[in-house]
Order: sequence, then C-alpha cells, then structure tokens
Amino acid sequence: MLKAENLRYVYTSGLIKTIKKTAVYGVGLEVCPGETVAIVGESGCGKSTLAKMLVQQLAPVSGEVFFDGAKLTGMNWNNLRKFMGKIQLIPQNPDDVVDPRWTVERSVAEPLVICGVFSKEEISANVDALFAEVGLSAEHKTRYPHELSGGELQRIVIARALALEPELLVCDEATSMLDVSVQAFIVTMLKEIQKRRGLSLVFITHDLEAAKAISDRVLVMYAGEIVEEGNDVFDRPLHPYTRALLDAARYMSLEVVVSEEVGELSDGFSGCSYYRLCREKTDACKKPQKLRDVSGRLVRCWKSKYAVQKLS
Ligand SMILES: Nc1ncnc2c1ncn2[C@@H]1O[C@H](COP(=O)(O)OP(=O)(O)OP(=O)(O)O)[C@@H](O)[C@H]1O
Repeated sequence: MLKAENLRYVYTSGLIKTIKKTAVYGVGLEVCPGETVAIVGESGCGKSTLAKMLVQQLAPVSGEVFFDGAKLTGMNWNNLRKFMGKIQLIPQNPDDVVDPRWTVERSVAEPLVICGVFSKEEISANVDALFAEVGLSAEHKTRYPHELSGGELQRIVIARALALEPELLVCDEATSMLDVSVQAFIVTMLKEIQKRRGLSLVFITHDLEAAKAISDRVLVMYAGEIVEEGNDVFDRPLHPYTRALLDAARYMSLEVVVSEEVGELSDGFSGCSYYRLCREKTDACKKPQKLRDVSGRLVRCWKSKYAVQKLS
C-alpha cells in the first residue's frame, strides 16, 4: 500500500540558507493494508519530518514515496490530489487543522466541501455520521474549538481526517497532548475505527506503551535513521539504543539516551549514529552500519547477531 524508499530531508535556514540540518537520513518503510506500524524515538529524531514526507507536506531531498504502486514524490498537484484523500495526517496539535474561528461542524465538513462532489444534504448527513463515529453528539457541532476539551477536539480532528474515506492514517503524536486516560480512550477508538474501516495506521509516538498496544510492527528511529524494525522489538530489543530507550521508559532516566547530537551526526563521522553514547561500542562501530536482517529483525548494528544469540 504505502512504500517509502531512502527518504532524506535537510532543513535549511539562515539569510542565504547556509545553515543545513539533516533531519532524516535514508529512511525506508512499508505499510501493508490493515497494518499498524509504530514509529518510536525520542524528541528531535526526525519522526514528524518523516510523517510530513509520507503525506507529501514536505518534498524529500532524495528518495521516493509510493502509494498503491503510484509514485507520489514529484507528481503534479492535479494527479496528487486524487491520492491525498486516501492518506490523512492526524497531527499532534489540533490547531494545525481546525480553524479557531469556525464551528467544529464546518471544520469537519470542509474536506467534503472542497472536493466539490457532494450536495448540501449529503455533506450534512456525512458530518452527522462522522460525529457519531467519533462519539460526539449533535450538540457539539455548533461549538467552537475553544469550547471543547482536548480529547473532544482531537476527536474532531479524527472525524475530519475520516471525511474523505482514507485508506491510511498517519498519526503524528496524536495523543501526546492529552492526559493519560484520554490517550487510552483515543488509542482504543482509533483501533476500533481501523477495524471497522479496514484502515492502515502509521502511529508515531514517543510513548512506548502506546506503540506496543497499538502496533503490528515497530520501527525505532534514532538521529534521523531507522535503527531497528520488527514485530517483537520491545520483547527482544537487539540494538543498544532500543535497549536504552526501553530502560529510559522503565526507570524514567532519560540521561541514558538524550544526546545533544540527536538529529545530526557529527561532522565527517560516517560510523554508527549511536556511537558516542553507546556503552557497547568498539572500533568496528566507526564503520557505516547498514540495516541487516537478524533472524527476521532489521537492526543497524553489526553486534546484533551476537545479541540475538545471547537472547536465545
Ligand atoms: N523548520 C525547521 N528548521 C530547521 N530544523 C528543523 C525544522 N523542523 C525540525 N527541525 C529539526 O529537525 C530535527 C527533526 O525534527 P522533527 O520535528 O522531525 O523531530 P521529532 O522526532 O518529530 O520530534 P518531536 O517528537 O519533539 O516532535 C530536529 O533536530 C529539529 O530541530
């Protein structure tokens, strides 16, 4: 369904765009129909940049995104808009998609109005059904965003994203601004919607518990790269960074992983991106590390074949 190959993104800033920051280095991923893929990693590792490239909000410096075999990167807008209803982004911050000056009914209806094929009656019936699907009543329709709770507003964002009957939702930290009980409610609701509609999900989060609960497969990102990918990553972590991330979540000691270098490899160094912080490093880690298949798991660490032996 969705396939991304070798995506790379560089932010430029400064007066003549001389300051360059590589946020994503050569990331590839695939999402199958009905599958949930979680992308985890600490703040600044490039998750949002990757999400924006998947939904065509950012054009990669290099690499390609395919949807149902069609190449979206570089496609002209007229062709691209046919696909854009099928892939929807649910951002962390509802303000990114919900206009504070509009009633929430108008925000949910907007994608249906823009596509120009529905009558007024059809739009109204669709909006009613979308409100019901996310558990909001008709009474909520005429309210403005500031008159809703955070959880209710995120449900409006989800209803709006569902309006054009997408096949894939990319949820970028969609629950991280909510308190814990509301987060659990939204995750459960997304799972139910996914089952009912047969959707695929890309679930981007730094919450490892949420990732474990919702996903079929997990990708771990560090410093703009995928360092580990598999379906039992949290039960048998093979990359030293994944282990550190799990320890950090377990013992609440972020010092294990937080690095000033996250999001940027040091100048001229082409070895492992986790080299500076890794407690298991050797000279061999100064060489570039490719993602390698270790018993069905993809791991960007030459030592992972020994780690898997230890675990078995
Ligand atoms: N507009 C920008 N200009 C320059 N650098 C940017 C810009 N947006 C993001 N970055 C940098 O790119 C890197 C990746 O940012 P990104 O927002 O993708 O990370 P993230 O993993 O989504 O973080 P978070 O979980 O905190 O949202 C970071 O180092 C960030 O500072």
